[in-house]
Amino acid sequence: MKVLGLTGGIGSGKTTVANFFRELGVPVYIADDEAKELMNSDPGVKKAITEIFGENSYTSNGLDRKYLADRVFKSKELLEKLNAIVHPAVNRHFEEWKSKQQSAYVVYEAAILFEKGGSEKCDFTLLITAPHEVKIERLLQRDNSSLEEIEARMENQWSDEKKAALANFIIENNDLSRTRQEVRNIHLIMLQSA
Ligand SMILES: CC(C)(COP(=O)(O)OP(=O)(O)OC[C@H]1O[C@@H](n2cnc3c(N)ncnc32)[C@H](O)[C@@H]1O)[C@@H](O)C(=O)NCCC(=O)NCCS
Ligand SMILES: Nc1ncnc2c1ncn2[C@@H]1O[C@H](COP(=O)(O)OP(=O)(O)OP(=O)(O)O)[C@@H](O)[C@H]1O
Repeated sequence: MKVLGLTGGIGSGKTTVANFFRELGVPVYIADDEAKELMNSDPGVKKAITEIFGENSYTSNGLDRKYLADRVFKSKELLEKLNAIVHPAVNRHFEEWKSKQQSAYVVYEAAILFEKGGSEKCDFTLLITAPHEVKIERLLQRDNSSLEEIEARMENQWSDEKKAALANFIIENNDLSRTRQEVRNIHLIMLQSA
């Protein structure tokens, strides 16, 4: 079974594109979401997070994402520590999930695919791009995040130019109907390659 890695900077439109693949019946694994699920459910992951980031990492409602985000996106060292706990757990979980799928290919969506070696598990990669100001505008509309918080995350991600040099496919996500059509074209290529 082939794996199509789907990535893009914060606010580029990855989740929107992932949903277009879902509409075509392709199984989609969203690494950001599964990571958060594992941070709430995997005892080894929870223990490691509490040891490094303290008891305040969890409230009675589970992982305190704001508390963790405030720490890791201001310190490369702490972000590396969190990545080192979470990424191996996500990799194991993805392999288990993939073995249960029945389709020509699956989509693996991750914000930091090239940065952290996630592209090694992919046969093809798709990069979603949008101009810097457009991404910021979309995020300010979607979230409660401040400009400062958004830029702190962007600083921990590679530029589109650096990622574009490595990607097999690139979608400039401006007009949504065009993006949907480009997803259909890539879907056909993936089916042919399977
Ligand atoms: C710090 C956490 C709890 C904050 O959660 P929150 O709900 O606010 O953000 P979410 O995970 O949905 O990510 C939103 C965006 O932030 C950026 N981002 C998230 N993790 C990272 C990271 N490790 N490096 C750079 N950017 C990141 C991405 O653009 C992502 O799309 C969370 O981001 C996290 O645990 N990150 C570290 C683990 C990780 O790498 N997860 C992602 C895939 S495995
Ligand atoms: N082509 C587009 N035109 C207008 N709005 C869009 C377009 N694509 C996505 N959006 C909107 O922009 C916002 C960001 O898109 P989306 O959530 O898909 O990005 P993302 O890359 O998954 O973000 P994150 O990195 O934060 O997870 C959403 O509110 C989405 O509805």
